[in-house]
Amino acid sequence: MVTTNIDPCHHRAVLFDMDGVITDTATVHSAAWKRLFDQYLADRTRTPGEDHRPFSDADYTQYVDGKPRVDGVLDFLSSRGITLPRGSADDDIGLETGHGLGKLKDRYFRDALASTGALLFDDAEPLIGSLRRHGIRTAVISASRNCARVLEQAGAAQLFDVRVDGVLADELGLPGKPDPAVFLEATRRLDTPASASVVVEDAQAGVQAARIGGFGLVIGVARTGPPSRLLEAGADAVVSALSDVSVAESAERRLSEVPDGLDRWDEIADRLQGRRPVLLLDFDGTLAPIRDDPTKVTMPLKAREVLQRLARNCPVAILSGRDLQDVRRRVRIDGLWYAGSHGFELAGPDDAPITQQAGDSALPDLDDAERLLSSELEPVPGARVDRKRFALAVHYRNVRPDDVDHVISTVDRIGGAFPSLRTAQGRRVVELLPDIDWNKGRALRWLLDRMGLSGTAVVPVFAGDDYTDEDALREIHEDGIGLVVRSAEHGDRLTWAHYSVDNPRSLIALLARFASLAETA
Ligand SMILES: O=P(O)(O)OC[C@H]1O[C@H](O[C@H]2O[C@H](CO)[C@@H](O)[C@H](O)[C@H]2O)[C@H](O)[C@@H](O)[C@@H]1O
Repeated sequence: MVTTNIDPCHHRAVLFDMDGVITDTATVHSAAWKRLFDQYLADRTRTPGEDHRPFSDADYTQYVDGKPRVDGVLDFLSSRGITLPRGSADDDIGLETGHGLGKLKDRYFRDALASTGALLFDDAEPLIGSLRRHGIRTAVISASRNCARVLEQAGAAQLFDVRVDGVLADELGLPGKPDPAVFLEATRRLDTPASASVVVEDAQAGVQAARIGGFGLVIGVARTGPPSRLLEAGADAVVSALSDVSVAESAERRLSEVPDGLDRWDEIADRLQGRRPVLLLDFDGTLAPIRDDPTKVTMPLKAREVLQRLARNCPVAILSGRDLQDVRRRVRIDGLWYAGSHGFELAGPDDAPITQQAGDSALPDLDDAERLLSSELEPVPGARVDRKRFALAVHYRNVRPDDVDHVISTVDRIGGAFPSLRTAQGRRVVELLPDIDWNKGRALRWLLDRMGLSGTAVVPVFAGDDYTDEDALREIHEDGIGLVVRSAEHGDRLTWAHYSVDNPRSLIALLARFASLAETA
């Protein structure tokens, strides 16, 4: 059995295809298509080059499933050597056009629905309920113009924050799947980028659309039949039922629920008793306050003093999203370990770079993506493309609010075209990174091993402020102390941190207590 996890730490919205995923209506559609095409092909005069064999399950999957009705008519008939005009929405029912035959299929579908009713799959409501309890928003997507009617009949209309169906797609002129437009419209309405959203789909065209759209996780649902057709279309995982999809049980809390580290210093000191802290610290938003221009950021004097004190008594590493050289230049303290590009580039205190080879294969794609993004975003005032060795950041802090969606979806689209890259969200920044299982959490553990500091005699202490820091906070959740610098930029989001502080200045005050403790140990 394949199971897969939706992680509230990374996924903020889930988009469900309707027919065959949440409602047991794919078979009703399939039967209506079969009735239409079998009758049409049997009545049509035989002409050389045309194939009049009955409509099969494979035809449904390959030519019709997930597509807008008229596209389904034309694509299937074209596969049989028959070309019909598209026609128009005014065409009479049954006329030999895409619209005319589409209307007939719809009549068959509605007749069948009226007699069978629409049923919600048993496994749909438990998953959707669990997602909503974890604060994950939900959308239902369907090429069907009958979507609202089906949801109503199935008693499922209230389960979704957003609905993008065939009626809305026509109104907005959105192309059907495999174009990602309907999915991207849903993310726009949910106010969540594609990279932080999950698509759950049973149609090949839908899986392809989600892949092209740069979605963070694409889950295929193959309730019957082999998973291979959805894996080949680009699904990350294929399950046979929604009960095989779980929402990661986590020890996370909302930022507002995490106790203040300065208030709970005694508790922190107790956790350290007799053990040596290893400080692993993020840079922007953590040691240095956020500024509009990333090139103007400097580390406050107080932070420098505290880091120097710490470095005299315990190991200290800086783990930053910045380019390795860039962050070293801004920190400039000897004896520290450094990780740049979110952990893809590492350097020890002796200056020797210890690059993670894993990211190397993505370098040509990062170069191409950089060229494309620089030229596409050049006309957007305030958009800044920042190339690091192993990452490409697009900053939108200074972009007009009306242009922000455009910037994010451009990065999602261009990133989605490179299989070796993935997108990651940060504070008013969206980044492309090598799509391998490596992040600040993995880099943190790797550094500890490299420093020879694993085991119970040391306590890893990590501090960060952003989504990418959550990988490190999660990594040390069991054996370390996680500190988060609160910010309102992502609302009252979930975090793996044990303690929080108000801002970088409060963090420095807390780090000074670590330094004092280390000096007296
Ligand atoms: O992991 P970090 O050290 O926190 O690096 C994450 C990103 O930080 C920088 O961007 C952030 O700070 C900028 C300056 O304050 C701010 O303008 C921007 O909006 C923030 O996202 C840095 O420029 C990026 O390269 C890092 O990936």
